[in-house]
Amino acid sequence: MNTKYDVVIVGAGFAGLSAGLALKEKGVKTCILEARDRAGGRAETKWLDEGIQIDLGGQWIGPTQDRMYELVEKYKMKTFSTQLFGKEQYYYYNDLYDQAPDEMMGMFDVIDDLAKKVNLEEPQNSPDINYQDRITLDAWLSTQTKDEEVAEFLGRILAGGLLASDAGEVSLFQMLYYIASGQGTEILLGSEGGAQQDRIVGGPQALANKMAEDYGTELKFNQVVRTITKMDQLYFVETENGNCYETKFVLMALPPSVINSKITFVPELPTMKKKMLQNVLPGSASKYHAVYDKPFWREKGLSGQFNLSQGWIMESIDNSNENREEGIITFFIYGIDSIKLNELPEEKRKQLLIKELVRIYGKEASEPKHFLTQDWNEEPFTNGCFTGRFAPCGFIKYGEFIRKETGGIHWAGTETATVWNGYFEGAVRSGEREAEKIVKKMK
Ligand SMILES: Cc1cc2nc3c(=O)[nH]c(=O)nc-3n(C[C@H](O)[C@H](O)[C@H](O)COP(=O)(O)OP(=O)(O)OC[C@H]3O[C@@H](n4cnc5c(N)ncnc54)[C@H](O)[C@@H]3O)c2cc1C
Repeated sequence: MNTKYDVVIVGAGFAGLSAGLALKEKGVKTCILEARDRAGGRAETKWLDEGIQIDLGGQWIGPTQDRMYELVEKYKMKTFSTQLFGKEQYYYYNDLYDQAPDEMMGMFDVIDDLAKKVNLEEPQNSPDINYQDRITLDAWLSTQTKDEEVAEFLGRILAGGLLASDAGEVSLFQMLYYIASGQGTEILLGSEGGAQQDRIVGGPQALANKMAEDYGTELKFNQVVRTITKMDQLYFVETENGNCYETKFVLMALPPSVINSKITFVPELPTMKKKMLQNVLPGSASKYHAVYDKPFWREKGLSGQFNLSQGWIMESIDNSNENREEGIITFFIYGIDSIKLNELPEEKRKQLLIKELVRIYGKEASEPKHFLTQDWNEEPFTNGCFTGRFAPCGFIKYGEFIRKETGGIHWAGTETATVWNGYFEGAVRSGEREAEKIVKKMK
């Protein structure tokens, strides 16, 4: 077995695969070590017996996520639009509305204006970081409105819907950074013209499989990296099953919290890098899919898209496959609610959630023919989702260390992205960014 490389890449998610392909194109000798028996990481697609595509992890792509669309085209794959035909609805003040509260719409503008001042490349040098990274989103929202329900709802939509966290555990700055990186709240939260516009036929898992195939046999599965040791100018990457790979560079393409909790560095990483990794905490999202014989909500003129200010479910969407009779409602629970819910027995959890679906969609929602989820908190090689976010003050203290290499160790992964941070697009760009840096160093 060949065990000497120029670059060993850890992780075959979109970041690792993109890095591997970019380096291969430049003739650099690489391998990718992947802990799971599949590529794709946080992208995982399940097929139901009837041939229905269910994306358990990430699924949507949208305008300005150019590298993702280019990859879809490169591998001759196709996208289909999110299946939304009727009105979007909002549930607040214990009632249903066709739009968000007026006050909330005004607050989106305020937030977008603040986000425009964020320095994505050097967040620590953003003008108002000293205030914004010390105050939680929750506390800041309560300074902006007297209406507690509006503050809570907005916190759920932003901290929940975007970072799968509670508004009390993220700083205002973290929220603004994410919003700036994803081109503003309208694009981030939108379907048509926004981040939820398109899905990939076959799922992002199929795209990852094509990238893996293209990369070739140096992608090694079931290789759980445990230790990275530096000796002289070389690195030795050791796996749980006793393999050891020698390399000049290591490209880390996995979530910071997984690196922090599962991989040992010898000698230890410099303090600031180590602390930075300790301070990027994973979000918690539960993504559920309820499959029905038909999309009954469309007959009522509804799109199936709901945002709710109270209850377990924060948002739901028509996630039906294109050109199929079945209707699929996909819904999300975020932050502490996601963790608490996962503590309940499966049957109890299902009962609670179906009760909420009935409240939102009516009694037709009571008997889905499939009801499924995946607990990403319990996935040892992911540790939570959608992405990692800094604890308050994290950007002030460690912002400059996010992408900074440690000798020959380079850091990719969506959490390191400046554009579309937290998304597939950010992952791809991060892998290509670090590949380019390594190629420059090798010249
Ligand atoms: C439920 C959910 C919904 C989401 N929705 C969207 C969406 O609609 N659109 C979007 O753009 N993004 C979405 N995301 C986020 C998106 O999936 C991620 O941003 C992206 O997949 C991250 O890619 P990555 O390569 O940085 O990391 P990962 O995909 O996490 O890849 C890291 C890889 O490293 C491997 N690994 C971990 N530990 C080790 C180890 N010790 N040794 C070797 N290998 C290891 C893992 O198995 C994994 O394959 C969602 C994520 C989830 C979970």
